[in-house]
Amino acid sequence: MRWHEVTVHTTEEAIEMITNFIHELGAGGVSIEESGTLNKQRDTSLGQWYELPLNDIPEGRAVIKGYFSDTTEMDSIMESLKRSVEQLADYDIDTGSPTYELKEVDDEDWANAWKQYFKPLRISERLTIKPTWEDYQPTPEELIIELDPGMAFGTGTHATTSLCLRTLEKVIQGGEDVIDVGTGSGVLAIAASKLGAKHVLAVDLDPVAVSSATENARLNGLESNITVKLSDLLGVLRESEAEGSEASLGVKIPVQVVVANILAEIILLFVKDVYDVLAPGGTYVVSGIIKSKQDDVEKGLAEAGFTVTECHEDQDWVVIIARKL
Ligand SMILES: C[S@@+](CC[C@H](N)C(=O)[O-])C[C@H]1O[C@@H](n2cnc3c(N)ncnc32)[C@H](O)[C@@H]1O
Repeated sequence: MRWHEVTVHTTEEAIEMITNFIHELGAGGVSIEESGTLNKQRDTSLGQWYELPLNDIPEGRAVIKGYFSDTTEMDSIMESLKRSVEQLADYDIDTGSPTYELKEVDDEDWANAWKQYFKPLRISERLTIKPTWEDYQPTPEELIIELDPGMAFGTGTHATTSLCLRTLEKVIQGGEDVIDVGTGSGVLAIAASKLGAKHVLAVDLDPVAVSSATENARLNGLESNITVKLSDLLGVLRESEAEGSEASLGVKIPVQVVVANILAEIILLFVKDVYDVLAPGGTYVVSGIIKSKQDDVEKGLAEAGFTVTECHEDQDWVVIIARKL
């Protein structure tokens, strides 16, 4: 099958928003490539480090590709996309004078092209992400996350994902029930489980993410430790309570840890729901927050009753650790 490939050359800062736009316009898949230079400044405040594969994308820049079926009328798609990207300036998101390309490609080209950049990635002292198709010899202390993200978000290379992974490594002590909101490829749910969580409920609004996370949980032999559900934020909790089917969630409410790597605007929509679902003493690990939105999210967390205990940054992105005291 032939596809229309739309390429946007932009900044790392704009990745999440532009990816969302492309999905909303009906793309069958999106691929993201960020700068992979090894001399990037990294936040080491969590006392850890990680490695990135190399590519030739300049520091701070990113290349986003969206794929639309060959029956799509592309003029209006390109127009809407450009309009939405222009409007990001209103939200202080720097898109770096984006440029656009449109061409036709074969199915096989785009389904596999991104794989050359996805290599085993040591995220922290203990967590390493390994693409399923790569060979890797771990050291005895490493926990390996086998991953084939397909078209779902979450290879671990994005700053927000790695910030969450490094934070989970500190937060998970063993035996917790955990909810991962916006699980994408399931990378955070799998990490939580490998770090010792008792059970993880992983939810996502996107059916592609739900099947990717389900498959990745299986690849890691964690299908009985991770329950993946299609859900708009924590909606599945309300539905299961109404139906009396809470047991199907796998976790016992209230839980000890919630992790969410979603845009700040979405995080603010369900802060109170997270507070209600956490046990006293529970921890909320929240990322997907661009630095300019950090104050808004901290304010929302405080209003819901949380105490912010730590914040860490990487490339303009922030992870916040909040506790329900
Ligand atoms: C930035 S990705 C994070 C993926 C993965 N957790 C990671 O850390 O790499 C955000 C995910 O949130 C999902 N999402 C966005 N809005 C959502 C909503 N209202 N309810 C559930 N999931 C949502 C998206 O489909 C996407 O998979």
